[in-house]
Amino acid sequence: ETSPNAPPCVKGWIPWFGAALEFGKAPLHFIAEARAKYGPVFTVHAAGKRLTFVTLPEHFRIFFMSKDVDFEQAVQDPCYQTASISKESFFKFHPACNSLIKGRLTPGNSALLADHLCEEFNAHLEQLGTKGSGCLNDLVRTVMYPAVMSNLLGKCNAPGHMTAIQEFKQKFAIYDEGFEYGSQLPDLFLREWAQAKQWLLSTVRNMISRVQDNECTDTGNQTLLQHLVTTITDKFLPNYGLLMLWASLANAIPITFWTIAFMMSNPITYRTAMEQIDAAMKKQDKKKTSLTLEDLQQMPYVKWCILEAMRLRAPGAITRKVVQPIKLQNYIIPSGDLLMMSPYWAHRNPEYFPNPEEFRPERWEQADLVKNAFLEGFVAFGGGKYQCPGRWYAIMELHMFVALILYKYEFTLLDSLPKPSPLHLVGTQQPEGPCSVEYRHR
Ligand code: HEM
Repeated sequence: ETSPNAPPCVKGWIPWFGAALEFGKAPLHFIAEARAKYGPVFTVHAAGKRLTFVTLPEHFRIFFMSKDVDFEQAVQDPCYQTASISKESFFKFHPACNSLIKGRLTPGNSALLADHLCEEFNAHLEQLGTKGSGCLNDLVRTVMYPAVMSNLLGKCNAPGHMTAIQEFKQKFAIYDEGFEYGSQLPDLFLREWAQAKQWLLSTVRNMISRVQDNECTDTGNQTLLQHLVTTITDKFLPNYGLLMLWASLANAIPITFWTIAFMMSNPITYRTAMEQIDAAMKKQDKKKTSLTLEDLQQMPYVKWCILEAMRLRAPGAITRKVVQPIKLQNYIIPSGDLLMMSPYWAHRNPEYFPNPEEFRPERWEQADLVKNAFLEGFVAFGGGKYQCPGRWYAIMELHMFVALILYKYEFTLLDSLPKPSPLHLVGTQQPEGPCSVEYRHR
């Protein structure tokens, strides 16, 4: 009983259940194929939900700005499925939680975190030794997880020694890998995932106890976690902490991997970046390197590389709930539909990004990054009121990390650049295959 004004409806594709693979269509590729077949607006009917995809740039404004679509209504159920936050608690505390993160991670406040983050990166990078080899993705995680956790949650809340780091990496990988399925299915179908989630929840619970018992007085400023503790006053505090932790690591760390992998597989890019890094750093010590925001300002090319990696590996899909019927082209999209848009595919529109598949950092020369403006058509952080509140921190963090690791270590790529995995729509892509590197202190 579809109405005559409804967009074309695609059936038989079940996203998030892996069943799409039986048709030889991974979810990420499915979007582009369905668009080619059904036009720029189409609805996927699956698992009792209606997902209406919008693919035209003129519809993105409606997606981000219209008062007839809602972010909280769209993500409430996934937050319940992935972090067990009750519906009532979610609508009560989400607004405050969003303003808190937005307020703590403005460009100015993110800058205050830079010195401490640089120390943490140094300390964890030195653990790699003077030379070695390994999987680049794993090296990045080993250094970044504990450093970023220390920076945002407090030093006492970051995994300290190698076995703790390994355990955290393993649990987080399982939780992250299953996040999309977990957001759709009850826990009992996903035992290993549910166990990783419980492990992470109890880890966050312990962190909160340490904060409440004032055991985290190492840094002068209040951490993001300390602010969260004073904001959420119900029993779901650890659950919000888990989601915040996931959001702060799940996208930024794969993008760091891709940035370095893209740079190393483009010799001219690598050389250009190294010249800029060496010029800015002069002859600073390579073991205890202090990299300031002023130094980073001397390395715009490195930032372009990061933004270009974000463009090419942007989240597969983001979502809003239609709360009042909206008109798109000649279609009426009924309330209750989940409206979906794909930053990953939006970034492959040649009208905004000529030769979209090419990694070309120079295209960012056009963007006024000093004024914190991105290129037109760039939506890796979403948009509107619920645009990623961590974006300024993310850019600072990645800029710092990439500049530092390349200044300290020389890398050789042992594998060719892996493809992005097309299996997930939530978040940025993981590499599909291995990517080993050799490194040595410069
Ligand atoms: C490359 C790195 C990152 C990317 C690509 C990214 C992307 C996104 C996107 C697309 C959204 C949804 C926006 C929308 O629907 O319009 C989002 C939300 C969010 N991001 Fe990020 N993000 C990144 C890093 C971070 C970091 C480092 C943090 C925290 C320190 C963070 C915290 C959050 C939070 C808390 C939300 C949910 C906001 C809410 O519930 O109101 N993100 N991010």
